[in-house]
Amino acid sequence: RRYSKRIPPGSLGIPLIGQSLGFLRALHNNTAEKWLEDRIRKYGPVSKLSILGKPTVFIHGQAANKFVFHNNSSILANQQPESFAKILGDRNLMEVSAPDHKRIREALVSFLKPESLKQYIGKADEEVRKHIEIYWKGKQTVTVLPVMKILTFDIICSLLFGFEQGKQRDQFLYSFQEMLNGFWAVPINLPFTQYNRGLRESVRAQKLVKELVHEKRVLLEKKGASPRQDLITFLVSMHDEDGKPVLTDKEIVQNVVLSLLGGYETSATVITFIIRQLANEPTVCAAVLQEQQEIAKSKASGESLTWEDLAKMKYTWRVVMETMRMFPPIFGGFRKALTDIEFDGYLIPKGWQIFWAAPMTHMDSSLFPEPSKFDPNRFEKQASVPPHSLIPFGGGPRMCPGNELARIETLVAIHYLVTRYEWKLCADNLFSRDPMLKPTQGLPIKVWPRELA
Ligand code: HEM
Repeated sequence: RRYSKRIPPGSLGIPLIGQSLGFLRALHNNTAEKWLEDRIRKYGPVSKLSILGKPTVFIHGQAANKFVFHNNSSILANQQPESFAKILGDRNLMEVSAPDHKRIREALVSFLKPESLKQYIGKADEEVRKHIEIYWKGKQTVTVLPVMKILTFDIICSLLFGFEQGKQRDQFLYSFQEMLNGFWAVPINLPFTQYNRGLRESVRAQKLVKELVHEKRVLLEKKGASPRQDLITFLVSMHDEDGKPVLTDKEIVQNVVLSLLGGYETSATVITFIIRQLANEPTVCAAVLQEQQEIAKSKASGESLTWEDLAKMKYTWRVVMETMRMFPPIFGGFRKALTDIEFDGYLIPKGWQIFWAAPMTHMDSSLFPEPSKFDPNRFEKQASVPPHSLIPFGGGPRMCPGNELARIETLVAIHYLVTRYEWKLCADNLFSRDPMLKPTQGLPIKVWPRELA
């Protein structure tokens, strides 16, 4: 091959800073796709740059996604910003590699897989209804993103943590939010910095979860709880053939906190953007409403949604997929080359980062015709989704294990909102990435109860 063993073209920019600032600015201004397209025009499909202080190769397209998500874990490792391990700890799934990754992940997935999660739909249903009573009922305006974050926090606390509402949980929410702020802060650990506060609050948050783990263990031993009560109890109850716990307490604590981190803003963002799209697309909204009203009609008053009801929400699910195609909450991520690797005729040197970006295939017109058109029907035929092209949850052995929980939360929330309320946007329609996708003003809407025909 002509380019065999050549490092990709591009520039590593200013030492340490590299192109991080330009890229972060583009994310913030919602022009990151254009920023990457300009690179492709300048350097071709594979190029080098420097992000977060590390030499990086940017690759995109179906073959690139396959390469990133389905490669051997002895060649490609996951790569997070350094603050991730510092704040969350080094035993969380994002940090560990095989065989620990496989062991911890299998434990989480035995709880998060569809066959297991279907018994928790009633709990999610209860949380959504409680949420609507408090944050929607009688209101004329609602700012959607912040209230959806409360909803996804409550659902995860209930299903995964078994954490009852109260003072302890409020303290946990505060610590968790400071921890989140710490992730995105400049990682300088000096007193009074946001990063320092993030580190400090992470210790408090983990301490609270550790106490919860002890409480659950005591309850289990007294036979006062079923192992399936919540994810923590489930993980505490897991033992291998020799009777040894499958996960250490530290692994349980770090991975339930990671699950909250992975599922909190992401799912809230998806529900928020669906609400935005339903306001912008009256025909789509009418079709969702029709499907959801059919289901509502078959239920007695106060009866919870079931697994079978969710299976009937076929059109609504396409709306969710189309929303995640056009507005993936996570723009992209990184892997690290553990050895010299060749991709598309170029050398990716050992130790370099590899950067993948979801919109580069989501908005590719050869994969999704008229990519800027919001068209849920493109997913009517499953076969029409080209492989390795729709990656809001990533793919392969590190694909998001929370995707089924996200599906349940989203469908249940949309069911109750659309059948009970109508809304219109009351401020600009803009959004940005910081780096998580968000409407610039949190999406304030005017709401009123839906008059049923
Ligand atoms: C719509 C909502 C969600 C989106 C868009 C999303 C997206 C993602 C993405 C892109 C990854 C990284 C994949 C990679 O690097 O290859 C990921 C990983 C992960 N997500 Fe989600 N996620 C969502 C909801 C959730 C929920 C509800 C949970 C709670 C259980 C969760 C837990 C995780 C965990 C634990 C990982 C790490 C997996 C691993 O490294 O093996 N996510 N998610």
